[in-house]
Amino acid sequence: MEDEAVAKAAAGWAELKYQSGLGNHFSSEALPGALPLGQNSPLICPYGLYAEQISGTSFTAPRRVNQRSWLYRIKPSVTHEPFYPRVPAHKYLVSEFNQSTSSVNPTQLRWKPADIPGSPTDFIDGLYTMCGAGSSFLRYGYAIHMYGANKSMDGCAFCSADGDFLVVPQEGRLFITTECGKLQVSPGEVVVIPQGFRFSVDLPDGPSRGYVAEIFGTHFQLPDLGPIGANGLASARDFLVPTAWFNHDSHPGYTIVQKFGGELFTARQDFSPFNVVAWHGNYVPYKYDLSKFCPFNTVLVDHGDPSINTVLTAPSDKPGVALLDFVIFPPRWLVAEHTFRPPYYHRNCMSEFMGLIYGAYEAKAGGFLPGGASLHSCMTPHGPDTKSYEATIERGENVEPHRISNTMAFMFESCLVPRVCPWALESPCRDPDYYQCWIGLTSHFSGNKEENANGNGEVVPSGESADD
Ligand SMILES: O=C(O)Cc1cc(O)ccc1O
Ligand SMILES: [Fe+2]
Repeated sequence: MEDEAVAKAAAGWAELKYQSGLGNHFSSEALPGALPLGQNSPLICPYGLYAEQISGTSFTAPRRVNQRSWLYRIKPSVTHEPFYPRVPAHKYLVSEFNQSTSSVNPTQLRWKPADIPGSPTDFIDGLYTMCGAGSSFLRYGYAIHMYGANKSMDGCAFCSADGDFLVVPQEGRLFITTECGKLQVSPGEVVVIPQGFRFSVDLPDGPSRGYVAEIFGTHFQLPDLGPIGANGLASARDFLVPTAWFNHDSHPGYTIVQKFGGELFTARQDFSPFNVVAWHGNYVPYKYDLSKFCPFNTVLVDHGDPSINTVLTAPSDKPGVALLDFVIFPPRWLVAEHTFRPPYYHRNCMSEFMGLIYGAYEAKAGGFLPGGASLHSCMTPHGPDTKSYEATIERGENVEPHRISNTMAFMFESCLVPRVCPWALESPCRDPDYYQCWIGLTSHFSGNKEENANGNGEVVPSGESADD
């Protein structure tokens, strides 16, 4: 993109201020005194604003999980023409996973990064569902989408009535205007836009690509830390929430695009929905910089389970079982002794969708690229590819502490078994040879317990490396 165009797109975005925290009650006003004091719904609000509540939980949800915010706006959201199905319909969004929308597949699946579309495509048109489980109608489940876009949304705002969007940009910044204010999100950061919030995505860098986990019927929270103690992993104060920002201009023909049951509906109105002058509450969009994550790890032997790197979790009704965990594999030191340090081979009763934001992933020497994806469903075996395995064995026993650097992979892990959308299975980006990355793993078995074969197939006495 031209420098001038970048500057224009970035205009008004330079000096963003954020509030900090996760789960707090925030308040923000763009004009002094715009927030009513002592009550939520005065007969006449300051500045003649309308009071409007947005709830993220049932009114009667227990207080510790109850989420809602009060928005004080120039005109209420209801001031719009009827919703009609959007024309043309969006063909690649799913919010109910059943035999008519998707299929199950126990094969290890992997996709190369998709090209960003050549024709003008905004964030809404660029979204496509890869897989998911459950149903937005039954308020239980999730959808995993990816997006590729090259154009800012213009004169329209998007909103999902189905679920919360956790957006993981992989390429290109997202300048997101929400009803609570603006958020600037770079690759390496993630943003959560809760169910129902209207937002508009500007692309200051042009091409943009990334991943979205949408969760139905629940919200993300920080994981419990158990024996880790009171500190570590993602810290509440590193989550950033916008400050109130509003647009007062009338806008002939502003379009609200609402995702509802996986279908898109549009409604016209004569003003921007970003007309909230002040707000308060705990139901808010927020962003988080993954480089702030404080990883914990094994310091003597063995490879810890990836749950140690959970950034956010969306709980199911069963304690300790996630509807969807967002887990990262950030730069960190590996120090374990006489240990196979990369991820172990495994079959998991949970299902794992992975993406790569930058760098290389520790379990894959090739084929898993930034912007690509993989899916290992419930009980589908997977683990390091042959090259990674052999390189690790070849390094042998006496390895120094090693820093994994310049990498950020992530996983959406769920207790619900994903069904895969047909276009994801048929995509030209799908790597039909993925299974080959493990086929070269050879037997190192020796009938003699005192002898082990090393990565070169040479037989060496147990406890020694081939170099000794
Ligand atoms: O499969 C994967 O690569 C993700 C993963 C990483 C890890 O360190 C341990 C288990 C696991 O599923
Ligand atoms: Fe795994």
